[in-house]
Amino acid sequence: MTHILAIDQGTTSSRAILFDASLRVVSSAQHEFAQHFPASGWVEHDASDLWVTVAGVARAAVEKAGARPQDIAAIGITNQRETTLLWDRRTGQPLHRAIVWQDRRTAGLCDRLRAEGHEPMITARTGLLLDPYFSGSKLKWLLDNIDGARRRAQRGELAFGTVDSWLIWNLTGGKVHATDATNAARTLLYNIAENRWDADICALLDIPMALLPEVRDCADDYGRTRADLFGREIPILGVAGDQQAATVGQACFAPGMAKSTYGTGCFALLNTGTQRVASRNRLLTTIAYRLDGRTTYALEGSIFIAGAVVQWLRDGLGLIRQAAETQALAEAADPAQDLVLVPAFTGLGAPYWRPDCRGAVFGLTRNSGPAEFARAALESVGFQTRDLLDAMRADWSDAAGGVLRVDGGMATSDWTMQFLADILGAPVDRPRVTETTALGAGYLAGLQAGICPAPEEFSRAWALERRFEPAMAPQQREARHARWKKAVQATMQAA
Ligand SMILES: Nc1ncnc2c1ncn2[C@@H]1O[C@H](COP(=O)(O)OP(=O)(O)O)[C@@H](O)[C@H]1O
Ligand SMILES: O=P(O)(O)OC[C@H](O)CO
Repeated sequence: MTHILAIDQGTTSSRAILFDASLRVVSSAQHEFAQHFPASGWVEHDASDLWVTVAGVARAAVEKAGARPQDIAAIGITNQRETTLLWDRRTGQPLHRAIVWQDRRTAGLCDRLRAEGHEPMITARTGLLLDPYFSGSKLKWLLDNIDGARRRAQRGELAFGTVDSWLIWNLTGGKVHATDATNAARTLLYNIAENRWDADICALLDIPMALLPEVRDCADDYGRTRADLFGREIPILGVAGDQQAATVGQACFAPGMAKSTYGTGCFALLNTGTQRVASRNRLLTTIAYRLDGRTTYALEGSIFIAGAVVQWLRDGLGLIRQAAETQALAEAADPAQDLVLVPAFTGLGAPYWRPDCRGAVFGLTRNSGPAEFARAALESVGFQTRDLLDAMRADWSDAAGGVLRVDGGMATSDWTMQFLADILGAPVDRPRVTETTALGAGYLAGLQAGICPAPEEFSRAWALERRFEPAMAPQQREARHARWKKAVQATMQAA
């Protein structure tokens, strides 16, 4: 019983990583699946794709390592958050495709609820904003639009879940309908102060509470897998949303510690300890993790486009063939030009929350070419992070200018990480283990299984690969940031 299997169900792919008892990677497997865009601003995943790819990569990772089922002590699950599923409790059949976190179809509903004055109450209880990003309005849409769904939900025939719950349900053969506190905290239906589903918000959205999963700690007993999946029943002992799992994997356990993950989007979380800091700057208040019934909170800044801007250079403009080519282009860019790219392709996330905005480029000249575009794209990720960290510092004085721990695919870009340190005016630390999301899920499961050490000792094992120190002159930093802010203002005005 020396291994831990971490399942990371992400927005574009499902991954599984097998760790040994010291949390070293033994093997991994990954599988991409289809994205469905049935209408402008709509994004869906096939519920069965999510489950089938997870089952496939989990088995593949175990087989690759030549591990025996009895070697695996526990499974940890981490997942894309907010994505919303609804299924039949008797047959396990989904009633609709999963509505993905990026989906904007409920923008009108959110506007209406805001106009009716409900946002302050919802924010005070959930820490979130009335934005289509979260699960609540998506679940209401499903109940409003699938014939007979609300009536069946009232009779207790249906189950709602975020992706973790859907996977737990399938792994356990329909025996367990549960979620963890971090995933619950992203639904818009969960009271993060009192740690319970909020009956008033459910009534407001006309959501029958019989739909909701049981909420457990991040390191907890989530039942056992069906024996036929791995040849033995394996206990599921850890669950957390992917950004919270990365916070754990980065060992950001002390108040004031922050991490930022650069995948398709960027999500920065600042540990605020037992304090539930209410943001005055439109950040989210969320649960970082819940262990032994004790909740640790975080401030979160969510940006929808980070690595996706590099994908756009590749797939939209055809300027590069591979993401890593942006480094050489950015280095070759003309220092005399100052192109600013605001990548509001799907609107702006924190701290602006403008789903109606679209992207813009400022400062084009006849000499602007691929190099300047690439540099502006990489810089946009730094500027957006600076906005988040400025908001965090303004919200909470204990956040003052500490180190930022980074991870995710785009954190491998040295140029981007150096610019990030420059524009933040603070050090940026990249760890040796960049699979922090899976590591966090694996650690939570290992903690519950009794094979991983307490957080303090786990923190000591965190190892630095490279620190990026700020090198830009303060005057230049502020001038460049001021120009970015002007570009964002102009982009919002144009919407
Ligand atoms: N060397 C690089 N330079 C810039 N961007 C990169 C680099 N490598 C990967 N990326 C970007 O990182 C993202 C992939 O990161 P990943 O953590 O796998 O994302 P996700 O989990 O959201 O799919 C892609 O959007 C890609 O464009
Ligand atoms: O799957 P990722 O890595 O793009 O993360 C998605 C986030 O959890 C959305 O809130």
